Amino acid sequence: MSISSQEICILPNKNNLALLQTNGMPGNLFNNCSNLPATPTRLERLLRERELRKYSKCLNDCEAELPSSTQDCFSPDLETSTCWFNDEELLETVSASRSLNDDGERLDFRTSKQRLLVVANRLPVSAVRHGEDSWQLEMSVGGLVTALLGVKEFDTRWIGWAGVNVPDEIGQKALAKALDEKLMQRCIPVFLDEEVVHQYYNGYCNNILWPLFHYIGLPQEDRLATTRSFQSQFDAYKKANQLFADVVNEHYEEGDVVWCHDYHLMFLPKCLKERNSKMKVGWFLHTPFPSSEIHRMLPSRLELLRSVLAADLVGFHTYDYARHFVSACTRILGLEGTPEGVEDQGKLTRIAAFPVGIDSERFIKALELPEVQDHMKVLKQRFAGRKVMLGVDRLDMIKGIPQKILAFEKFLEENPNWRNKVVLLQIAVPTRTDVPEYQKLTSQVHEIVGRINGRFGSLTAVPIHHLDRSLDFHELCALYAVTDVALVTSLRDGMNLVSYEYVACQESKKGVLILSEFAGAAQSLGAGAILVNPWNVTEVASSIGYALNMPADEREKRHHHNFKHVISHTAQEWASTFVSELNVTIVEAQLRTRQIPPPLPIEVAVDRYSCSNNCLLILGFNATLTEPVDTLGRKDSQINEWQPKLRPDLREPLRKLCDDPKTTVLVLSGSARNVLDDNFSDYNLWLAAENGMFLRVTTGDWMTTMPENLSMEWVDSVKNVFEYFTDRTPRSQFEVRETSLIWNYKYSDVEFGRLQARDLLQHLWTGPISNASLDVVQGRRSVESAAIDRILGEIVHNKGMKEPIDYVLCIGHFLTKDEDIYTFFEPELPSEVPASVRPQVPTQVRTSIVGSRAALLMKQNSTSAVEQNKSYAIDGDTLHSMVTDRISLQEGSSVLDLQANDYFSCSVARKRSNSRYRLQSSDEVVTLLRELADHR
Ligand SMILES: O=P(O)(O)OC[C@H]1O[C@H](O[C@H]2O[C@H](CO)[C@@H](O)[C@H](O)[C@H]2O)[C@H](O)[C@@H](O)[C@@H]1O
Ligand SMILES: O=c1ccn([C@@H]2O[C@H](COP(=O)(O)OP(=O)(O)O)[C@@H](O)[C@H]2O)c(=O)[nH]1
Repeated sequence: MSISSQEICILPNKNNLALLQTNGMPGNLFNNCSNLPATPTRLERLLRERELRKYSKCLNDCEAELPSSTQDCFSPDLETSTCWFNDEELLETVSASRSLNDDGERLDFRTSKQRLLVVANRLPVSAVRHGEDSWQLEMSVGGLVTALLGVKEFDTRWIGWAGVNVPDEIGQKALAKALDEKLMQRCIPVFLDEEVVHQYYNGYCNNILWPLFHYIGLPQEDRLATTRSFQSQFDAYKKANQLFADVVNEHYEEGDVVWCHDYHLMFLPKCLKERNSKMKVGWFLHTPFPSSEIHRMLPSRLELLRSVLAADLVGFHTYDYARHFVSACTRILGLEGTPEGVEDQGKLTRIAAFPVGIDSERFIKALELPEVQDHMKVLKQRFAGRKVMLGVDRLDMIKGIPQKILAFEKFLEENPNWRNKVVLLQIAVPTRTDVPEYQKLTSQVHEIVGRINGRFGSLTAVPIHHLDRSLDFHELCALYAVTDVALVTSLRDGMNLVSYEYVACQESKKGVLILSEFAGAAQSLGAGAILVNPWNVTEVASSIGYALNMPADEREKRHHHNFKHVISHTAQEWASTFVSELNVTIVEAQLRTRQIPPPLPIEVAVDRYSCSNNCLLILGFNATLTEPVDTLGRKDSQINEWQPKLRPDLREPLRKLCDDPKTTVLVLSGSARNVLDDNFSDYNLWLAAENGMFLRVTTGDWMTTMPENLSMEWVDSVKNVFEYFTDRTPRSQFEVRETSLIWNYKYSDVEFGRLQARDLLQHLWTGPISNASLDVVQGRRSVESAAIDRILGEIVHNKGMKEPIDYVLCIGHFLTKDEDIYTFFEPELPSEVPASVRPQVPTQVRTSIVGSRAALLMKQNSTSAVEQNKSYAIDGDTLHSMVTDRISLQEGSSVLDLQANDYFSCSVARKRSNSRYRLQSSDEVVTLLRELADHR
């Protein structure tokens, strides 16, 4: 069994080499690496991007001061609006200097405004039909629209549903035309028929995903009906996503960035990438992403996660949501979560937090407008002598409107002196009115408001003013500006832009924001707001009292803190950060792609094999000669007692190859001796078990390659520690091998397992193994070149080889750390070999077989105990001569006579590798070995 990433293996340091894992990929040395200049880190790229953005903004600001036609001409009044976005000719100048990446390639972003296709369920306008071919367009309400309307740096097209069923062609054409004319081709409609909308939008999106993502759970009232409708709703969801994808494909131009939004379109990245894998695709979630324990409940949990992972970059409002998503991918899909994102078979999906903001300037400027001033005047008169508290929410159960009103009731109950002196103005915008849950909520809220107004109202005044409608932008700004306290009590909320808007409009009044700790905004505005748990009605009630009585200097300080945040973290900044990061992610993915070795040219490999006289075939075992391991359908919690077995279809070709007198076959594996015995005893070949610790030709006995003086004194104390941790880490396992101890936490809780592993290591380093010459290998190890040196010597000696080896094929699913097996035989090492991939030359093992140079190394190694634990690297020029020098044939000539075109190193089922070539899976290994066998 080879060692997976959830194992810790401790073994003696038999070669006095430090075998700690390297960080990251050294690159595909022989195919690509020598061409790559040193590339900047992701942080360097992003910092540079940020600088350039600041510079561009500065130029824009200068431009804005000029009376220019290029100024932002967005207006929410659709009758007068012409376009939303600045013409940024100036950016072209900037971009000329910035459009080259560090490889000298031209990056296409910002040479002019980058084209951005925003794909969201909803267009920023909803359409209302007035006859066969006449449409009226109204602004859509909601944070997503607000945020995206603030995005101005790109040449943006918005693709979405217009919120209406348009079954006829005349109507569709007329609507497309109206959008086209009014919105300068910026809005492209997706037409969804009524049934799809019902099943996809009302059903799957708003009755399943929305409540689940907000921790409300799945519908429960009628379980049978729910189960029955679930599948049809999910099918409609996929169908709707495909319809969005079709429209994107129709309008996509090479180089465009496609930015998919929200839970409605979780399937979209997959649909887009399937059609065009080069498309730059980002996906952003506007809602919370719940704990993986919640996401696990969703019957379609796997498919949705996988589809989102097809994107290049996945964004969330907060680090918590991003963390939950990564943990869902690790726990539910069994993938590897790294600080960069989620990795699946070498493909990395970047995951990061991008907190949204608002177009703060638009709000601040609006306060000066006469219409807004008029509204403010009216409101001030209307509520003179009373403090006004404000709530602005879509009438959604996640907004905690009943909780808010009940808290206000409690406040009035407990503070009779405030009755008639304070009023709560609640704007409750009707939303998703076709979903029964929302209809129920409306009646519930009306009932509570009625009861409280009845209880505390008088003939002339009521404590709660509840409006079941939306306000226009000017009315809203006026309300934000004149009110004393804003009350946001969301039970869960992706971000909550109302809180940002309130702060933006309060520069003169410095009102207090009471904000739910369950809104994403609490992470950014928490410092200035009064944070509350909306479920704790008593706490909210007392916070209302605190806010109403807050002294002016405290209000000022709190407001100042938040205002600074709101004006500096804008929607523009949010979008450009996301798109920059997406661009950088793509560049990095391209660099990674260059590290993918090309497919093995099987014909050539077979051809050279048939011409050779003394061939060495080195074959890995796991995932090379065995069936591929299916990680996709694997249930994480189920321990699969998987014993590696040689593929039945390999038996015949392997036998033929083993029986060929001109071929030596070596199976090199991390598995224990008994596993290799079980599989290969019947073949005439060489077996190297436990990463080369044990060696045997199947006609002979096992021998050890361990140095004789190897100390195993450490075993008992380490065993003790391993047992202790096994007892305390559910589902971890402990295996004692002959030369190593392995603690496997693959089936334990991912995070707990990692924490325990860290603790365990810390304990070992400071205690039982602090003075021992041991290798601790965490997660990576199967084969090492140190052993191959010795093994090769043994084979040459045992076979009494007379002719040098003139053909080597080395294939395996070796892990990064162990890939120096490929470089060991490499006849053509480039001169600039990165240190991380240089072969590490063993020492003691060579004493019997090496020549003078190795003896020198031996001397170096034995100078001190510290030195003994170091790695020795040799430059590329000397390496090959060393390999050939150090093991000699009986006549004294070199054991290897290997021309570059007779050496085939090949990784199996790995995306990135140092091997010269790659095979996709063990299926291709079967094809290769069959071909080789047939050519002898
Ligand atoms: O389009 P609707 O079904 O009427 O719903 C309106 C929007 O509601 C949600 O908004 C979220 O996005 C905001 C901005 O990122 C965020 O501040 C808020 O917390 C979220 O609830 C929904 O995610 C959007 O898709 C809807 O358009
Ligand atoms: O009458 C209204 C009430 C609200 N909004 C807007 O709706 C958005 C609500 O966004 P938020 O992030 O607070 O919550 P969401 O509704 O997206 O869940 C804000 O931009 C408000 O300005 C509006 O335009 N008119």
